[in-house]
Amino acid sequence: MKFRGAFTRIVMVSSMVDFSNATTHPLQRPIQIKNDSGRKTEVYWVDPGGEMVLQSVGVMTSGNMLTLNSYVNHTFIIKEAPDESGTCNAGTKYSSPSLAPCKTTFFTVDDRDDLGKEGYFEFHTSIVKQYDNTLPCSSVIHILEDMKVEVKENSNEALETTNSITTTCQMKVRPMITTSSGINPNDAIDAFVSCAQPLVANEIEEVNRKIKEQASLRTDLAGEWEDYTCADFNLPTTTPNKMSSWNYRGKEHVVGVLLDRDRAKIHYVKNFITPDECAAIEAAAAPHLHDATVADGSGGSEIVKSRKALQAGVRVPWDKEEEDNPIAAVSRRLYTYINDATGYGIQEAGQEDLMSIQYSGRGLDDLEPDRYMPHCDGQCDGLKFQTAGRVATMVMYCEIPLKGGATNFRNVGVHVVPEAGTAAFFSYLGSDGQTDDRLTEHSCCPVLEGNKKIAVQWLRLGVDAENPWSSFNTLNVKIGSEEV
Ligand SMILES: O=C(O)CCC(=O)C(=O)O
Ligand SMILES: [Fe+2]
Repeated sequence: MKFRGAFTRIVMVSSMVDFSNATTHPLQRPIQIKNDSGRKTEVYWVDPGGEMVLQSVGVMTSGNMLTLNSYVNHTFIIKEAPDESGTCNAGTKYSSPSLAPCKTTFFTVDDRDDLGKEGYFEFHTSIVKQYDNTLPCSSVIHILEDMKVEVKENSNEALETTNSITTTCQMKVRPMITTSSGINPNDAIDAFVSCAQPLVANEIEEVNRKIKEQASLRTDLAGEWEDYTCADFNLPTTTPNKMSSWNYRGKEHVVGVLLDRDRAKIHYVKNFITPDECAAIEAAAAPHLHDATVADGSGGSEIVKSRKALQAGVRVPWDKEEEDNPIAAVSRRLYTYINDATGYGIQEAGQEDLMSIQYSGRGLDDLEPDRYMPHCDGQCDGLKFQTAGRVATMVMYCEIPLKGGATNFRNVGVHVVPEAGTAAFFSYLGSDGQTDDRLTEHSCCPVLEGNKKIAVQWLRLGVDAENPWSSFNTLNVKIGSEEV
């Protein structure tokens, strides 16, 4: 048993919580914890580093489900949270609070290859070891009444639900077939369908509700994750789900795939921009640098505290592409990459200028450092895409700061530490025409020491020479149109 003595420190937000769907590490084990205890419970991860530290993963109200990417040997503690009376006793069979202290369950994600299965849990409730079960890792851990723990496999759960629906409807329809009056087979099928449809719809609605709950939990934790990761200057770039390679005009570029959803992709691409291309962009931008702005929510833009940097738009000299103009060369490369990665078929005509952005570090004590707080570059509400909006971004790192300045995607636990020459790519439109639902929301962590210089291209879909981006306001409404 691992726990000895009192836990001395409880800190918010654990570094092991990874909300991406990555499962590449051989010891990684996705787990789901469902709170069926009827009470509020607190979930902690026991950080094994140094002294035993409890990291709060979240508070679960009854019925909540928590999805985590854990690892073999990680231990979680589930604590019953006291009610308003300050005890965990009210309404239970116990007569005195001392007989029913707030219960604690813990389990360790275990791995026993000798048993021929991939991953297992060990369960313990309170101080007494309740289970020493060996269970498959694709299971949902249910916290039951009295803080007992039970595990159900995901696939079994789905089958159980399907069985219950089909059995209910079979029982309803079978008597119609077997009565002497007899109903024709088509009517029997229709009767089965009209029985099953609302039940299936109900199940889907319930699952959607759970997904929404998950998303809100994720967003609640995301802010803390951003603070934590931005403050850790030693945190490396998130390990990609998959490594890949992109060949452009005979040169191979290493690509790390950090998120790969139909509606939301995040990649890094190594050796994407050359020092000469960076220098050309910076020189073109230098005379025009001004305070950066953001969309003001009513169609215009404004200077705000959440974005502190200098920027200047740089027109891409497409007419000099044949002459190997460095700005045109890197632009052609980035348009090609984005189209290869997404299939959007974006054209250069009517697009925004390339943007040179420069953040300056003024020391660790700076209370208002240059940064860009979490935001989406385009539409990221999960709704139907509004034509002419931004759909992808290429951030190319030219100069990297000494401390701070990582690009952080707080809702998916993705952290990109700038490296000179590397590019971070992300896209936020699905093949179904729906936009990403905040998975590509990102920030530039405070830049505290050194300078960060980047070139950013925001790419739009639905613009062309006749309808350039500037003919739409920041709400993507065509200027002068009747639409509001
Ligand atoms: O500075 C960064 O890393 C990100 C910049 C960014 O998000 C933007 O300019 O839209
Ligand atoms: Fe951005």
